[in-house]
Amino acid sequence: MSTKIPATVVTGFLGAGKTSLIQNLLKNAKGRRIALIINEFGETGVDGEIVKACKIEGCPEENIVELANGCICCTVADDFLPTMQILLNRPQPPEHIVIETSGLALPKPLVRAFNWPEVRTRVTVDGVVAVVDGPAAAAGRFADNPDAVDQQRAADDNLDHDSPLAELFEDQINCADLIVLNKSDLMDDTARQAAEAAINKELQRRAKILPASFGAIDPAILLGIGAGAEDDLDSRPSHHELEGEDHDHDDFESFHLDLPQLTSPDQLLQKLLPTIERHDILRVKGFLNVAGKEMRLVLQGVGSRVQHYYDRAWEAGEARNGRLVVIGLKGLDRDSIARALAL
Ligand SMILES: Nc1nc2c(ncn2[C@@H]2O[C@H](COP(=O)(O)OP(=O)(O)OP(=O)(O)O)[C@@H](O)[C@H]2O)c(=O)[nH]1
Repeated sequence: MSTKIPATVVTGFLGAGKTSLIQNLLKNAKGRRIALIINEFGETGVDGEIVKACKIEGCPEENIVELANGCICCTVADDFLPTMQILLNRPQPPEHIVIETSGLALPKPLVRAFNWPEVRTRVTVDGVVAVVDGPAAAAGRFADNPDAVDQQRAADDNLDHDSPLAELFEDQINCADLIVLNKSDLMDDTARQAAEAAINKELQRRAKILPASFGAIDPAILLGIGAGAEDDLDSRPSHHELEGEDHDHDDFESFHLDLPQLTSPDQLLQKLLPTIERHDILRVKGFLNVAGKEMRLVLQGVGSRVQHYYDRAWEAGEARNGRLVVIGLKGLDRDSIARALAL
């Protein structure tokens, strides 16, 4: 009987709810020793910081490893494999490994990396979980708009692919064993059906679709799928196969903005909401320093939906720097976004 350590790959577009799902998983892991590898797009790590701030029992900070040097699917050899080896060579190796890929990553090259000899003998991919932003799928955010694609192609002869959002969506769900239709709390029956239809239209393999809010899925369902995905790559079609799995991060870009102390969250929100709309910003996230508050403010924006909450007290000696990561399709007008958000 093999005693390979199971690993779960969590994929899904920017802001779909991957970190929320993992937080919920860790909180309900009932003492199971889970190591978490987090990869983010953009040079500033926010997700890892948020999970660490939860101080989840049984998940000490040293079990959370952040890979911030690029998209995990393109840096497997440099980043991911050495990290895995360090985890596996610990005196007490993890009982389960969870990998949160960046919202722009292709899961398949990562799954393929589990066939590397040093990893293959000790770990198996128990399952690939794709988290889908239900309301965004229902609104057709990941569907190709034929007119827009034609216009893009007309404007640039080199562009021979579908919209980058649609391609990622298709690759992510078609690598999955379990698809989490997240943000159910924001969907009525019609929206849920539209989201499921959007998934089924592109899904080319059998995968269970499970609705959830904030990724709250019983760990007994998430873990222990037993897929052995590294042995089953052929049933996981990818757009990027023909391109040697290369994919174009140049379709997206990210930058960060340093922000001074706020008098109140509203001071920023009033400027942020119209700026997100005007520049079609896909994702904003980060930490802010609010005058008179001992706690750090987390700000999370997915499209035009923005949330904020205080997560933990600033620590003694910690610089109370406000910083937001901004992600969008290539061509973001950084200067005018910075000007619009200047305080
Ligand atoms: N209403 C609602 N909000 C959600 C749900 N799941 C996540 N969110 C919110 O959506 C935002 C993004 O959630 P994350 O869990 O950080 O998403 P992510 O996929 O990890 O994001 P990236 O790592 O940036 O790609 C946060 O503000 C969450 O609170 C949900 O089921 N319902």
